[in-house]
Amino acid sequence: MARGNRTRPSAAVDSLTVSLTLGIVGLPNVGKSTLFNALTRNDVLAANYPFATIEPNVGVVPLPDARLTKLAGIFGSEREVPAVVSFVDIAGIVKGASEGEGLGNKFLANIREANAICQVIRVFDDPDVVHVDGRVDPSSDIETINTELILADLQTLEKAIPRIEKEARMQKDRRAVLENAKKAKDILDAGRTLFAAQSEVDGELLRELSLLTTKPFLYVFNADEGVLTDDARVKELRELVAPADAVFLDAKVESELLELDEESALELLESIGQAEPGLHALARAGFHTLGLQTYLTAGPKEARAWTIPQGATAPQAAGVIHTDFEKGFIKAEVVSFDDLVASGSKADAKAAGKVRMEGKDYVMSDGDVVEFRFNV
Ligand SMILES: Nc1ncnc2c1ncn2[C@@H]1O[C@H](COP(=O)(O)OP(=O)(O)OP(=O)(O)O)[C@@H](O)[C@H]1O
Ligand SMILES: [Mg+2]
Repeated sequence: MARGNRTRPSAAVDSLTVSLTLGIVGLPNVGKSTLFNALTRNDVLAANYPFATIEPNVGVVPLPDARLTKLAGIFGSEREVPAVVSFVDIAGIVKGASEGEGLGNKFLANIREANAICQVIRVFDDPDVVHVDGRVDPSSDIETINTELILADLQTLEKAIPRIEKEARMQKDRRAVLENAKKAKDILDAGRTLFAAQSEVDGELLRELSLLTTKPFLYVFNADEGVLTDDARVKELRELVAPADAVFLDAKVESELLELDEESALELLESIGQAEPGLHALARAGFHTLGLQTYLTAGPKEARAWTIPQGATAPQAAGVIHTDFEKGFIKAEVVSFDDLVASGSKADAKAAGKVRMEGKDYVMSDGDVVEFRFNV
């Protein structure tokens, strides 16, 4: 695995428009800012007292992708441009946040803007770091956060339902919205998140309410060596949050890695039972949780990964490069990354019949290496 995020993202990365964001949430003092600092190497205030974070901060992190190095080799590309994932560091949440406790309202507004929720859970053991509830208990911490988000959504629905009821009397098309809003309320009343119950409600119809618990969840267990080397414990925590993605890392070690050269960094990781930086796993999981995938382009200038939603068609994928590519789309010349590497060059892949011409209905696969044909 290329250690892509050991160098500062290039100017090209900074100029990319990043539209989807994961909001980092968790109880106070669980290591959110420590993790965020490691992600961005920004000097966001990380301090051992609750509510060190007041303003949310966005960090843009490259998605490690070893395929780019291979492509750059095949095409003689001058540089590699990875896809990126963005994270926002949000202030800590406590019991009662939905009623405006702590920094409750600000917190909820910030989560509302995120596309997915990345919950940091403390499983490291350090008597010097205060736990707001007095003990390390992951399932109770998850419960606390879920409860606050559920209560916030219930408040939203209790305000909205009477209004939608009125509208539904006049407008037929509002009835389905009303029905879904009521169903959502029942699910939340039963203590479940709308994401967990996504097959039971129509998310499209609820979109206008910007409910928090409809967002996908990703869990980061901020652990120490004792946990990271304990396979049974890791498995148990993974099962606790399944089917959501779980990432295990030591946020404090992750921030220390940034000061080390590659060899020492890998040694330090191995000593705590990790095969790669936790941030790499986190970037991948974040990307997956947001429902994103990449396709690849390569030429003498750059080998590049482009971000698209899973299920995007070829013209939509072309539109990520330039809107003209989508408007004037003719076809896409596609070869899978594996076929290209096995052939050794684009010309050899073509000769072997591995390069396909795809039309406007083609649904992109992760790792497609593409050249678009278009009219302007
Ligand atoms: N894996 C870890 N092992 C030991 N200590 C850690 C670990 N991760 C973070 N810490 C320590 O925990 C303390 C709290 O971390 P941090 O400030 O990042 O928390 P936070 O979740 O951002 O808190 P707040 O909600 O107040 O913003 C810091 O002293 C940090 O060094
Ligand atoms: Mg913080």
